[in-house]
Amino acid sequence: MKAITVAGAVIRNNEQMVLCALRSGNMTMPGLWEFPGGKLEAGEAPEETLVREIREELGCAIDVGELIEDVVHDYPSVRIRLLTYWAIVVEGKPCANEHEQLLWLPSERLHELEWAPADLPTVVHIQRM
Ligand SMILES: Nc1nc2c([nH]c(=O)n2[C@H]2C[C@H](O)[C@@H](COP(=O)(O)OP(=O)(O)OP(=O)(O)O)O2)c(=O)[nH]1
Repeated sequence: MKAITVAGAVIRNNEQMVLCALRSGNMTMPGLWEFPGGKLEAGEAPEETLVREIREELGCAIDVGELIEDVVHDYPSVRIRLLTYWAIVVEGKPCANEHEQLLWLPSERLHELEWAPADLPTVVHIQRM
């Protein structure tokens, strides 16, 4: 099976709300919520991937903090290793340039959304904090 490594940013604001992003119709897995981010390019550290992808997808600058979860999940045709990291916005305001929708949600309400399956360990981790 094809295997890819993906980084996802759990962006938190001052009110302890987390930025959730809805995958759009021209992405794979449309209609599922995710942490914005994307695939690591060759030679890239996950933190660098996140700064690059968030600038492209959301049009803002972030600082990346600690690793939250390192999860391997098998989808029908691809094995994904998803690394999630805490992040904060340091410049600009997140805009849905590629996503269907963005939503700031209090961390204890994350379970109300339908997440990409690989994200569930991160969602559980955040909700237990
Ligand atoms: N960015 C991101 N991708 C995730 C998460 N959870 C999860 O299963 N994925 C999957 C969806 C995609 O198959 C892959 C990430 O690819 P990507 O976001 O770079 O997407 P892409 O535009 O390059 O590729 P694609 O949508 O055409 O698959 O990881 C998540 O929280 N964030």
